[in-house]
Amino acid sequence: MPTILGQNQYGKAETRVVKVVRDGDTHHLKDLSVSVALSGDMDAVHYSGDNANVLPTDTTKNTVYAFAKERGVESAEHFGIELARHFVASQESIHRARVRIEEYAWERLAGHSFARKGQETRVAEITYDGARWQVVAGLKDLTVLNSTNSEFWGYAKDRYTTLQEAYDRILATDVSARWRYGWDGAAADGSAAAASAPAPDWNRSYEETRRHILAAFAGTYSRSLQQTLYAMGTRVVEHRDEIEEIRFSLPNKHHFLVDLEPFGLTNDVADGAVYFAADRPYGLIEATVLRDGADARIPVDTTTL
Ligand SMILES: O=c1[nH]c(=O)c2[nH]c(=O)[nH]c2[nH]1
Repeated sequence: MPTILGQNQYGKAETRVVKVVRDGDTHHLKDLSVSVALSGDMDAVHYSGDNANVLPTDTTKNTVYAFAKERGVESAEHFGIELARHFVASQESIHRARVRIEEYAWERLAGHSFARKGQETRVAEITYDGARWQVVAGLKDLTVLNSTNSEFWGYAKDRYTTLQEAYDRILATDVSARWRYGWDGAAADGSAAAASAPAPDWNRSYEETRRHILAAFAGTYSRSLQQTLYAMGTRVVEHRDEIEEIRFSLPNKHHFLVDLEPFGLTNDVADGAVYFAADRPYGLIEATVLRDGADARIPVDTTTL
C-alpha cells in the first residue's frame, strides 16, 4: 500500500446547546458550543469504508443534548468530563475523546432577561455640508435574550407553512440600532450658525438610549419580534427628545426545543429545557420608529453604516 493512515479524529463540532432552568421568575441560563473529537480503531472506515466502529457524529450531537437535559450543565469542565468519559467507556472502538467547550457568558437584566457579556460596538456617522449637520449614532452586536414572555402564533399560513405556534419561546437577537439626532447646528431662527445651537450630550444620550432599548426588550411581553422592536423604538423616542428616529435591524436568533423523546426524555419549557441555538438561517426584522412628523432619513441598509 503506497499510503498509511496517520492521526485521525472525528466528531460533531459546535453543537450549540442552551439550557434554561427556571426558579420561579428567575431563570438560569447556560449557553455552550460543544465540539467532540473521537479517535480509536478507525482504520477500517478509512481503508475500506467499513463503518462498524463509527459512532455517528449525529449521535455525539444527540448525546450533548441528552446529557444537558439529564445531567445538567454545572460547569463546562464537568460537562466535558461526563461526555468524554461516556464516549470512551461506552464504545469499545473509541480510545480517546476530546471535548472542547466554549461557554458564552450572559449577565442578567431582569429575572428572565439577559444580555451577552462583552461590550457592544458603538457607531456614529457625521455628515456636514458647510451649513447643516446630521448625526446618526448607534450600536451593534448587543446580544439579548428573554427566556420566556415571548409567543408567536396566529400568523398567516399557506401550503408551505410548517412552523408550530409558540406560546412560550426564547426570544433572542443581536440588536443593531441607528438613531438620528434632531440637532443640525442651526440656530432657532433657522440660520446656519453652528455655535448658536447647543449639541446634545452625546455620551449621555448614548448611555440612556442603550438603557431604554434594554429596558423595553426586558419589559415587553412579546407576541413577535416586530412588536418588541416597535416597543424599543417607541420607548427611545418618547424618552429622548433629542432623537427624531431610530432604526433597528434585529436577527431572530432561533432557539428550538430539542426533541429528546427518542431517548425517553421529556423536554418541557418549565423543567430545565434544552434548546438548539440555530445560527442560520435567521429571521431578520427591520423597521424605523419615527417621532410623529419627523422625516425618515436613516438609510434602510443600516448595517453598512
Ligand atoms: O417574532 C417573529 N416574527 C416573525 O415574523 C417570525 N417568523 C417566524 O417564522 N418566526 C417569527 N417570529
